[in-house]
Amino acid sequence: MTPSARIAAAIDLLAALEEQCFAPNARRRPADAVASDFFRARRFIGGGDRRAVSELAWGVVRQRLRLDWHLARIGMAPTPRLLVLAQMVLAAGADDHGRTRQAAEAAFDGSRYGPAALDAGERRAAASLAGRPLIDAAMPDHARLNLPEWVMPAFAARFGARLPQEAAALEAEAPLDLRANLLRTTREAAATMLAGEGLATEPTPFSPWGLRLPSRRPVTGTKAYKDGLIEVQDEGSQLIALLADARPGMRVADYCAGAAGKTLAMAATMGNRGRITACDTSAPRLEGAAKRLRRAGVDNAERHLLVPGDRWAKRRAGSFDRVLVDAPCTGTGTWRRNPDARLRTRPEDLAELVAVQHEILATASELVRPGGRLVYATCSLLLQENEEQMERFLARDPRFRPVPLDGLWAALMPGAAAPCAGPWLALSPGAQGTDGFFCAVLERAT
Ligand SMILES: C[S@@+](CC[C@H](N)C(=O)[O-])C[C@H]1O[C@@H](n2cnc3c(N)ncnc32)[C@H](O)[C@@H]1O
Repeated sequence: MTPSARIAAAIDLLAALEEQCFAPNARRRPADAVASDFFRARRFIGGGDRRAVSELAWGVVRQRLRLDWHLARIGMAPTPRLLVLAQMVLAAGADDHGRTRQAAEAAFDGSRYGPAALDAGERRAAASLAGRPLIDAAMPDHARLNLPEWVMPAFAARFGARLPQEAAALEAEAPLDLRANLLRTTREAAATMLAGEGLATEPTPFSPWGLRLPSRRPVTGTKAYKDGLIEVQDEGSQLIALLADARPGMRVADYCAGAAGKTLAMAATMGNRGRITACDTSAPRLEGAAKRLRRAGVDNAERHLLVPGDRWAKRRAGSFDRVLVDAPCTGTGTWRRNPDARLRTRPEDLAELVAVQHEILATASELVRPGGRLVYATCSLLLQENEEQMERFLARDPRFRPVPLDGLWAALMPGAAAPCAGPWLALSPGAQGTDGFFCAVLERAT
């Protein structure tokens, strides 16, 4: 592909993303699903071109909040063409002396596979943007920090003066964390095997099972992965499974199990003994769980699809030693991995999710036996979904008491420093280098 044809393809991809992910009436599909459909329908785009097109389009998605501000400042609407043009021109910075602007203008050449030539308004826009810094001193805080305006009060409440540091960490590239599957190997043996396959890992700082690669790498083709020795799982997520303290012989419900990420980790702490029921309302997610459970050699887990009017939970009231609620949430803690999510998530989602979490907690908590534990977790950074949700639950159900993190951590990981202070596990990319996670452990007294 010529450079112009790559730009034209990036513009088409951005138009597809706008229509399916970001527009007010969009279905809000994840951007990577849209991109993979886009390339599947254009098999003539080879590997190198595909990478170049993706890089340009994802560059726009990553900087979208700032690009929108720049375009609004000069009175232009954020069309896919202008977004690509602005991204190219602004990314060049002030020392470029207009060279990138000229190259960008030349690339919009109206050639057969290239984008149509710039019109007069677009040329004026390029001229106004050239030489300006992408992060402009005149920007409001939210655009400077690359955060949607609606999360600013909630992020400020959570992070206070550390907000800029956390916002920067949410923009940085995430490492790739793996979990050694203790049903099949040890962390050391998994690391040795991966090293033999050309992947040098470091042990994660807090999880005793974690191995870290500095950036995203294709691991699913490795023998270690295919043989079920490792799973891809953020360290924060591993810590939630650790704090659940599921032991051999216990009855455990993973109430929002999805594709069984935490079921797999808990099956390992249980040494495959006892029983885990992985529940979810999504059939495709539970379907995905089956293959992972087989690969990992888990044979103490069953799956249950929750359907409207389900009596499964009622019939099993008070019968589980551990109930994990890994609740649906805004996913604000995962924004460094999913840069499109900060554009797709809307303020009304938060209110809706807080209500859903409340409902799920009411149902799932009934499953816990007296003396058993309810473990509530999210991958959100927002107090409303985390600390405040817990305060509300505890005020409503006096049978439950928090199990403070420090004591729990000391019992599970003697001598190891706890990842954070306070009664709950509250992780963030800026503080612990994990995705943002929250985990509360509550014990049922009676
Ligand atoms: C954060 S994800 C779970 C991730 C999973 N535990 C893991 O570690 O891979 C939340 C899950 O909750 C499920 N869910 C949504 N509403 C639910 C409900 N009312 N009851 C149970 N699960 C629900 C979603 O389908 C989704 O799979």
